Amino acid sequence: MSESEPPSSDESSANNDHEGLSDEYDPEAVEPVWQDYWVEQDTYAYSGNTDTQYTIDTPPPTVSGGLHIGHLYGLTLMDFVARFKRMYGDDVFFPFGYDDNGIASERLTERELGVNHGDFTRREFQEKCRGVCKDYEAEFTDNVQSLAISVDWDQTYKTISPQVQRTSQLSFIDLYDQGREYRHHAPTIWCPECETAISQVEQEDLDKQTKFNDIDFDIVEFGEGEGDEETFTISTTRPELLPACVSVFVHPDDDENQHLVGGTARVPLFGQEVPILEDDRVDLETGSGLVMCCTFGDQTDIEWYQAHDLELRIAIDESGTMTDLADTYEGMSTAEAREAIIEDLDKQGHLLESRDHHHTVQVHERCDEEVEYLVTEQWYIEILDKKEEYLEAGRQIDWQPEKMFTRYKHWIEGLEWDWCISRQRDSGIPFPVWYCQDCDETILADREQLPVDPLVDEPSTDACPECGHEEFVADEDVFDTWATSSLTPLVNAGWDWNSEAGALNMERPEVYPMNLRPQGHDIISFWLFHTIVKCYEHTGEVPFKDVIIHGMVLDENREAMSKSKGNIIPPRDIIDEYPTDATRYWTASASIGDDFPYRENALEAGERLLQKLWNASRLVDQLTEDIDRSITDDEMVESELADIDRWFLAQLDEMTETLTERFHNYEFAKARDELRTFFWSTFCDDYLEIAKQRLSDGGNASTQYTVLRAHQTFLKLWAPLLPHVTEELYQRLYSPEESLHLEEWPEPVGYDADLEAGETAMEVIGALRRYKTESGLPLNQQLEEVDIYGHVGGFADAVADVMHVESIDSFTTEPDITTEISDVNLDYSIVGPEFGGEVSAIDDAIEAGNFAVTGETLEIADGTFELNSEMFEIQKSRTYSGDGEMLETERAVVIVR
Ligand SMILES: Nc1ncnc2c1ncn2[C@@H]1O[C@H](COP(=O)(O)OP(=O)(O)OP(=O)(O)O)[C@@H](O)[C@H]1O
Repeated sequence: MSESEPPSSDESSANNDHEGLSDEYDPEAVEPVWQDYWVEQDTYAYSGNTDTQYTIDTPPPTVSGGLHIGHLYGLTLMDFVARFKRMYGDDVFFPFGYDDNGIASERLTERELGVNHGDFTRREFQEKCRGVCKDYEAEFTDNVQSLAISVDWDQTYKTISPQVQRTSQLSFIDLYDQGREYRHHAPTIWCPECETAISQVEQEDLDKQTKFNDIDFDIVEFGEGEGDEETFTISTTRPELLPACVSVFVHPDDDENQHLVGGTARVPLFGQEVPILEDDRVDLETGSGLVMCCTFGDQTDIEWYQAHDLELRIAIDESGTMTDLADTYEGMSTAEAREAIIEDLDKQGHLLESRDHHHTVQVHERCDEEVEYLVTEQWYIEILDKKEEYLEAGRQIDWQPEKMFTRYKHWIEGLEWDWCISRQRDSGIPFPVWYCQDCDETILADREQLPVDPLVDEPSTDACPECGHEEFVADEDVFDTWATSSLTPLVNAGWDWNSEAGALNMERPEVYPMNLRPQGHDIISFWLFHTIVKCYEHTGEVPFKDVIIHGMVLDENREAMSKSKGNIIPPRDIIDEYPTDATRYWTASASIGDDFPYRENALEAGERLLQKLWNASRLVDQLTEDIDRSITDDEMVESELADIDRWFLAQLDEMTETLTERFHNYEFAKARDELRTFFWSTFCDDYLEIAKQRLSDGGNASTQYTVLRAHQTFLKLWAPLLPHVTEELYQRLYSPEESLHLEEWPEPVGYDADLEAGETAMEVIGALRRYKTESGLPLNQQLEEVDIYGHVGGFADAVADVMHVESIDSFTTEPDITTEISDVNLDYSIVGPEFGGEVSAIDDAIEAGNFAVTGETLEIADGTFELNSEMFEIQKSRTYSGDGEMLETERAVVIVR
């Protein structure tokens, strides 16, 4: 094969019998050949045309397991856009990324190799992660190519690659310089399972069955008033936090307990004395109304700790183990300590009651481990101060569907933490930072130096600029994975530091802002929000114009399929069974934004369509085998076209216009269904039958031209949805010089035709076809005479041709038809209550024909009863008493003799 020629028919398909297309389409043979060809030929290469580029910010799947049909779905939607835009004349930038750093890939490596990251040095574990990710990445590539996703394979990136590490570290330095980042020793959301800080977005709710324990605290001293009680009760689900208890709170409106405020209490088992304070954040509805504050059980504890300047007592360490503060419970897990403490409280008479309790806890979305709040030193990006600006940035985007903006808005409104970006993990991008060993001054790497690993590389200075000290400590943390994946528009645009200019600039500025961000709704708060924050802060611009937010493919339990959860169907399971084009056809069926379960039988509809397209093409092939199939726009002067051909081409114009609009608006489901109906009914069932008849009667230039133009147009209109079968047919029938997917999208030519007359003619043809079938006549049976009462314009001859009618006449009047009332249906839910016992007399009169309709009223039994229009419905029958049989359609009456 030469460099640019498509595969020969022998190579492209097993269907070639050298006499035309075989009976059956064989996708198993056809599809892989084209997939290889498109990749080898760089069919989808972006050429960097700055005037016509259309850029897509493809989601880089996290390397956390194998891809699944949820990805198949999302990727295919993007591909519909890419293929359409490419044919429409845009220079499409369609990259593919692999998000292969961070906790997700680490957990995959641990799972896959049966190891724990803590058992290795950072370097060793990173190597293991790279090895595992490499295999998965190769599988991702294979999957994506097998789905015919028209990615430009020269535009790929890995988030752990040196280049992306450089981008990510540059981003850190730029935000630091802008004053948008800070390092803080403070309570952090912590995952004891992954042993790292996490951010608010990584927490999710989990419903949990637990115990609510009523525990007696001894009163040491009363506060503002005196009482005669010796204890008060605290209700808690977390008694293991008693060693970390630093105060008790009373609500200002809690009159019953006001006398305690200002006093002190003793914590059972552990004995520390804590102040009793007042705060309106106490929830009066829960438990006894008195609440203990521990450092830290939840977010309110953090607020109390900060607002009341409380003591810090750390009872749980980074791995979720009790510290020495927990005394005899030291070394136990939180769950073990909880159980043991409840038992001991009971023994010592401090446990009043322990009852079942259903509540929602916060867990880490990667491992479902309940989070803790630990005081640690972490890096943050400031976001809380700019909530309104990020909302405004979201408003500037065109959201598909629009309702998804609300999710983005709710997320921003609910933000309570700045974005914690440091992770105490191994396989991630290091912070380009050292600290002065003496004064802790932050020393950033030079931009030219990036990417750096401070654990290996030397700092950018010999002496601390603050104190002159010459020894430094490397930052050992790595970035949150979203801190890097949120830069994909800038990675795609080749954003980098230009040393000569001393500024950040873009290698491909035309790519940014990107035209489209497609993604699932599951990561609006993760990927979309963080991308807007980062890119907006770096460039002052919103990073994309449109976003398509699609729904989730669900498993049999109606949960979203997810790589890391493992509840998936791998794409291979489907594409080994069904044609890829059939899966793509299914993909187009869902409304964007809605979740939906995968159903295998939905793929069969796609298979039937492929065969129909094949069959129709086979007929076109046979009908035009002896002619030159290359057609040009000016070849057929419109006036030389027969009415029926012009009518079809005008319909095709309309379809093309509609479909173009649908694709522009990302309305794939409507595009698919409308095109299918038009192709199957109007083209295959109606027009192609007529054409077959006209062409079998001998050469007919008008019809030949129309059949070929229609066929080529259909292949192009179907191309974004069904790339393989359309390419195969295009190559087999037309031997073009390049791929169908590089051809121009069809444009309406502007044919003028009497569309209504054509539609009526098609209805008449349909009615005559049914008449023949129902009467047991062969379709080519000659009919002597047909009268059409309806507007068929110049199409009567075409009807006669195709339905084998010797003599046909058309009239604009109605034939002699008698209309009679055939039935009267009563609405007894109204008639019953209204006429009670007289209903049977009404029924008898109607049965005897003793009724008349006057205007809106039904008069029954010589006017004895009068029913209004809500109470009845009249059915009429139309009979033709003339010569011949009457057939009726929506627009016409046909008499056959
Ligand atoms: N079940 C699903 N249906 C449709 N799209 C999905 C589904 N799961 C993920 N996606 C989409 O795939 C893209 C890549 O996401 P990612 O690889 O992180 O997904 P994931 O399978 O949920 O992975 P993980 O389990 O590691 O979170 C995103 O646009 C995401 O919305």
